[in-house]
Amino acid sequence: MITKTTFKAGAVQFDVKIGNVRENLSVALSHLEHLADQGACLGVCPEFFLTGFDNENITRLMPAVKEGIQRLTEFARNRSMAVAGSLPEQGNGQIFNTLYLIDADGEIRIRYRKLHLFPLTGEHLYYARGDEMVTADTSLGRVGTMICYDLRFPELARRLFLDGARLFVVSAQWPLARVAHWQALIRARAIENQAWFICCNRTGTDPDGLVFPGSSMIVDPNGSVLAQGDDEPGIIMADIDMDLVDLVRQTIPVEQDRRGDIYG
Ligand SMILES: O=C(O)CCC(=O)C(=O)O
Repeated sequence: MITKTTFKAGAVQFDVKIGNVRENLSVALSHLEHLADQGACLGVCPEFFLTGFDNENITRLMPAVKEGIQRLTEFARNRSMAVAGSLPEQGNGQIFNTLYLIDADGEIRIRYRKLHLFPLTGEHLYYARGDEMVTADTSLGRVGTMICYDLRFPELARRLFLDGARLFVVSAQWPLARVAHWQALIRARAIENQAWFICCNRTGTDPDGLVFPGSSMIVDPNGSVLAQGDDEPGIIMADIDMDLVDLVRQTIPVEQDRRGDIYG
């Protein structure tokens, strides 16, 4: 596998329609096509972007989700572009909230099951939580993954950093009410871990009246925001230079200076 050091990456934000896998897939693919036409090598989609949190019906939607993954895999291979985002995943008789990263050769390189389920929306009542952190080597370098509420746990991002993550992919349905937290947490995680963050959040309103701000973000290892979405469906994109990770880490040697002997 050839690893790129400079490439374009983006996020595709849209209003996820609850339970309508066919429509969500079609919208996601049209935005991903748009990104691919502009030369992107990575497109990140929101959390549960094919189903929404259709909790009561999620099991019934699983065959359509499986077909959706197949279509996304074909897309990734045909357009030589990695695609990521979270989807429901069935395993051991349970459903997980799983972030998939399908690499540009169509191989699924990451399946990360969300570690922290969000109690405020009752996520834990319907889904099982994962029990593994995930980093993986991809065509875009070593990637670490997080889903939505995970952003509030700096310990997770730090473990991914210590496991070599240089680019973080984050998929979310983060509500408007706490958009300031979303923006601050992403920048903080990028600064403290000196890594690229490509973060996608949905737009629109769900049937419970929760409003989502979009505001997908691409943040560099210095914490500079290179691209940020508004609250409309669409794409954001930025030029990624992975050498900036080394430069920032050499300038301020956080990994070397951290006191793991004191705080683990
Ligand atoms: O942490 C938050 O404020 C939002 C988290 C969330 O909505 C989720 O994880 O689904």
